[in-house]
Amino acid sequence: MFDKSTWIRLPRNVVVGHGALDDLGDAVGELYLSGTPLIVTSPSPNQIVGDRVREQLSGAETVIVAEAGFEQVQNVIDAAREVDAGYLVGLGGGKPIDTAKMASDELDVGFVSVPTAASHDGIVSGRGSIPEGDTRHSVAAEPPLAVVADTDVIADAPWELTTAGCADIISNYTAVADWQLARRLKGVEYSEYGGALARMTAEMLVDNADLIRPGLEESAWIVVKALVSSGVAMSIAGSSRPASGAEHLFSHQLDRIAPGRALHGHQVGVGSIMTAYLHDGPDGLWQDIHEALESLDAPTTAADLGLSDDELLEALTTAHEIRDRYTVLGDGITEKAAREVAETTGVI
Ligand SMILES: NC(=O)C1=CN([C@@H]2O[C@H](COP(=O)(O)OP(=O)(O)OC[C@H]3O[C@@H](n4cnc5c(N)ncnc54)[C@H](OP(=O)(O)O)[C@@H]3O)[C@@H](O)[C@H]2O)C=CC1
Ligand SMILES: O=C(CO)COP(=O)(O)O
Ligand SMILES: [Zn+2]
Repeated sequence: MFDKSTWIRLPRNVVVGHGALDDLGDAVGELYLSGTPLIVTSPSPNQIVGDRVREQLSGAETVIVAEAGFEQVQNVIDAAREVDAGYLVGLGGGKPIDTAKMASDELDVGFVSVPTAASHDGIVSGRGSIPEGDTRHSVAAEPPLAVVADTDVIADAPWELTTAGCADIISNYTAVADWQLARRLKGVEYSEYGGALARMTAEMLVDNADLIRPGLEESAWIVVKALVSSGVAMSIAGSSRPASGAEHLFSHQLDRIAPGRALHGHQVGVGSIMTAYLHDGPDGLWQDIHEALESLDAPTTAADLGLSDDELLEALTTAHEIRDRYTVLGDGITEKAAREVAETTGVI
């Protein structure tokens, strides 16, 4: 008997473009949400566009989150209960957006995603990525009912946030390679559509890399569309597998070893150079990934990430411990192997 089933949850309204923030009220109005909106944001986005968002959502309350973590999710849940929030609006980068989508899931209320930076591909996904002690969970969370991404605001954000988003997408190459490896070696469930979409998104971004330049609103447009597409791939797969492999384990480990040193996207980009080498050897994809990151002015070395060689090697040799996700790192690589890959690819 055929007994497979799937449940793909996608946003109803995705509004991307110049001045899109002014359409937030309409985009939310179409969702027939009721009750007090609670804006979950971090200091910079709140300062830059908080008032514009509050003007669009009458009676909105605001809660500021500075860090990612279960404690912060609980704080938002408490704040939402206090004001009897009808729905949550994640405003900012990956941290407030993840926090809001996880709190919404727990509260069973709607979630709206308003990215102010093209820095990560969680703006559309129904996944939350959250550290806890020695591990980092990738958990099912409330996918956004609407995404409103103002390319004018995003183009105005510091350029490195956009290059971080580009690197997060480029890392799909190695994430998909890891996923396919896990299918072959461990029988992990694989989605052809999810894998193909994630890979195609990375290819399209690399093909358009010449158009991605500081200060160009068109760059924000290209990158946001790719981030949306990558998030949809995660929703199709029902996991972060299409966009998160060993390069993400490496980045999550860095967040523990050297917190706050570099942006998530930049860390996964450097991780992707090295894990591509581990997949294919010296003549493979790693050089294309390196070239693409370099052409975007994204970090390609430990020093670019503000890391010592030892910190980088520690993260690479222990990344497999972060979670039970089979990747090219297997049950761990030796320090000798890690040094060889890092030196050959010019990362250290
Ligand atoms: N759920 C998923 O599928 C995914 C989740 N993630 C998660 O997202 C997080 C990474 O996202 P990232 O966006 O880098 O993290 P942050 O939310 O910390 O944002 C990065 C920085 O950008 C600043 N910022 C945001 N918007 C603007 C703006 N318009 N102008 C100036 N500064 C701005 C923030 O400032 P300030 O702190 O001062 O407010 C912060 O310092 C990680 O926790 C990662 O695991 C990443 C990819 C996918
Ligand atoms: O960052 C991600 C995709 O870019 C997802 O990370 P997790 O695998 O930790 O959920
Ligand atoms: Zn990522």
